[in-house]
Amino acid sequence: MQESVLSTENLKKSFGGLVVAEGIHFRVGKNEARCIIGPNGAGKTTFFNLVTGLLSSDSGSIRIENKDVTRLPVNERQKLGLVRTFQAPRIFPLFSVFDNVLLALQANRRFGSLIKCLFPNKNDTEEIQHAMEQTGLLHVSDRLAGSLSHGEKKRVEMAMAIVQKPKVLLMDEPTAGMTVKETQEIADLVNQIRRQMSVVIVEHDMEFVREIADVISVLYKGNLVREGTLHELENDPFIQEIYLGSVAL
Ligand SMILES: Nc1ncnc2c1ncn2[C@@H]1O[C@H](COP(=O)(O)OP(=O)(O)OP(=O)(O)O)[C@@H](O)[C@H]1O
Repeated sequence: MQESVLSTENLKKSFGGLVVAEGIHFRVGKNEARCIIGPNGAGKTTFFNLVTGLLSSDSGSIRIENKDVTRLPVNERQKLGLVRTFQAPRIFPLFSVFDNVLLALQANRRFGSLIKCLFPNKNDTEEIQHAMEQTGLLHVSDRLAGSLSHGEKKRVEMAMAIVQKPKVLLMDEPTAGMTVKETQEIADLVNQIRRQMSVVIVEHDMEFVREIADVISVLYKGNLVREGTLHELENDPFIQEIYLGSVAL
């Protein structure tokens, strides 16, 4: 079996009496594009929060490749290659697009970062330009990030993630609030960047999921209830039932 880039074993979390992760076993392989779906409140964002370290788990373990990161803080996991984007893009609105990506590039460096932020070297500048080119942002490089459209802001956040060269990029509802055209652009981008990294995406838009996912994991009431292709899940009566009255597959 192919080595996992990211895996969890028996991951558990409760908020008081509410169980939001009930022993989740999850693994993602190299260069895989995985989607996580599930009805509202299933525990998808909580799972991301546990994996990235924003929340601590009650029990179970999380590994990046062979390293156990269960007790490591967010920034240490980030240094090991786990990078995340959020439902609402987290960018610096009063900085230019270039400077946003520059700050992200420096995020995992310790020494001399401030100086490098003020005076990026040729190598850094090329990496930033490459990330902006991949995300279609070169033409707005000098614009304030806060002045861009929602779809462009989302791509700034993706450029900030890509420039960190993650092993795994976790994206929480990347197409929320986007037009059909913007959604297609993000799907194309994901299909491009997965050659460089694994991608795990929480998503409700099934057309988007259809375009990018190799395998889909279904969360329901804190349980990982199914894993399979969209075709397999579409024809699964249990999945149809849990989505009834919620989101149609
Ligand atoms: N910090 C918290 N304290 C208490 N309950 C919480 C907390 N965070 C989430 N929950 C609850 O945990 C459950 C799972 O929430 P979560 O946001 O992970 O679901 P989700 O699958 O991402 O939903 P959606 O698709 O609506 O974003 C929900 O019932 C939510 O209200």
